[in-house]
Amino acid sequence: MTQHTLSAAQQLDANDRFAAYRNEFYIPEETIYMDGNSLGLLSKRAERTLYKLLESWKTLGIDGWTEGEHPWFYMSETIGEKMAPLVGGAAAEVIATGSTTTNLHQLVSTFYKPVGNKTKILADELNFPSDIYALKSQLRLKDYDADTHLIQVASRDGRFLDEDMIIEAMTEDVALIVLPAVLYRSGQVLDMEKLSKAANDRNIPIGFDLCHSVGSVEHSLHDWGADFAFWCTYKHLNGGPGSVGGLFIHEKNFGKAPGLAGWFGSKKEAQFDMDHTMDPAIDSGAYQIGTPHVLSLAPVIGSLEMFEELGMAAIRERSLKLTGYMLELIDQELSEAGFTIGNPLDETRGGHLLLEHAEAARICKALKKDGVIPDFRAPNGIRLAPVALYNTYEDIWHTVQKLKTIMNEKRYEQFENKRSVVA
Ligand SMILES: Cc1ncc(COP(=O)(O)O)c(C=O)c1O
Ligand SMILES: Nc1ccccc1C(=O)C[C@H](N)C(=O)O
Repeated sequence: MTQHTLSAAQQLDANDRFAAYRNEFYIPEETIYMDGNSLGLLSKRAERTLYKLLESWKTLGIDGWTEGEHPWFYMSETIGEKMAPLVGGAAAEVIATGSTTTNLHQLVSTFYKPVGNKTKILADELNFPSDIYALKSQLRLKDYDADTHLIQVASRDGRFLDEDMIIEAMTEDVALIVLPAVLYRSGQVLDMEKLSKAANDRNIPIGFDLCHSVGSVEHSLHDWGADFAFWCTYKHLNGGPGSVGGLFIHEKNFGKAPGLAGWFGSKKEAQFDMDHTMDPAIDSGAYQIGTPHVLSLAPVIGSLEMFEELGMAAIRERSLKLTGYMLELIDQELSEAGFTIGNPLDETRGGHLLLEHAEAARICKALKKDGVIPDFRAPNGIRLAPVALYNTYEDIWHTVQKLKTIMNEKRYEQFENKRSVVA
């Protein structure tokens, strides 16, 4: 393997068309931001569209619903259309609405139809806790015991899932399958195509949580035959803290009545008829509930422009190059430091890496003190995300050098090995 150097990293950055995009972002001062997998950074375009929407409220009042450059009444649909290529859906299959967890509740309410012995929900033991809480509460709503009715496929090593084991668990008593697209700790990308096909063959509805994959890896949800998916826009899509999420409903499911109904799920032209019999939209729009959170949608418009310009294929290609480079550098510089690589080494890795270490919580604190922003995930994980849109090879070089110094000098020992509040 070639020996990596700082000047070679700078050379790689100088020849990169993504360099112009880094300048579109506000990078916190004197910081190397490696946490875009948890909260993406603000871009100038996202800021501009947020101000534009504030201005429309200021100048148009109620007429902002139907006038101005981005009429509020249609924003969920127009943003859904822009997000559709990121998940491999048709425009009508994608809507910007809700949040990850509320969308999951909506989708389970819609797709979970236990009958006879077919009553179980299939999930996994590595998914993000909020999804598991939501699934268990949905089971309880139907008076099922969550301990016996939520099947969580085991991981052999606590890091990865085996698609064949998941498929084996798709038995006759399973009424619904909900899985992550990219695991939030290890960053493993699941083979959604294989899983969707297996679920379709067994007539079990299947949906994916795309929180860690949307804007980072490519998807072909429609062609794969996934029934539904849901995601947030505040990680790789850089929509801002609490920005509005998204959901995908496969065209084959159009016309399915929303489990949780509300007037914004109506056909646009019927909504203001104020009839007490709902006339739901035929497509993904039906799964909206109430009034869109216009100001939390606004930054997403500007942010998505960059994804449209660059295209997901190029973004994924660069992301793989950045994480590949980081893995080589970790191998070159940190082989004595006692880290275990917790992410897949091959191209089933997503947009972030996971370094495991018994002192992970305080190594993160030491990194932060040195201006590098990672995040800690209990019990022993350091997540590092070199993001295609705004991180550089030089960022990665300095991150690894700082980590090397922290480990060599045991600088983490000045901190308590306990997590902070959120990271
Ligand atoms: C995989 C995954 N699912 C669900 C959530 C919860 O999302 P929210 O809090 O926006 O509902 C998160 C992150 O917060 C996540 O990473
Ligand atoms: N929504 C948040 C609010 C506060 C702090 C973090 C989050 C995250 O999104 C964490 C992320 N889901 C994770 O994979 O750890």
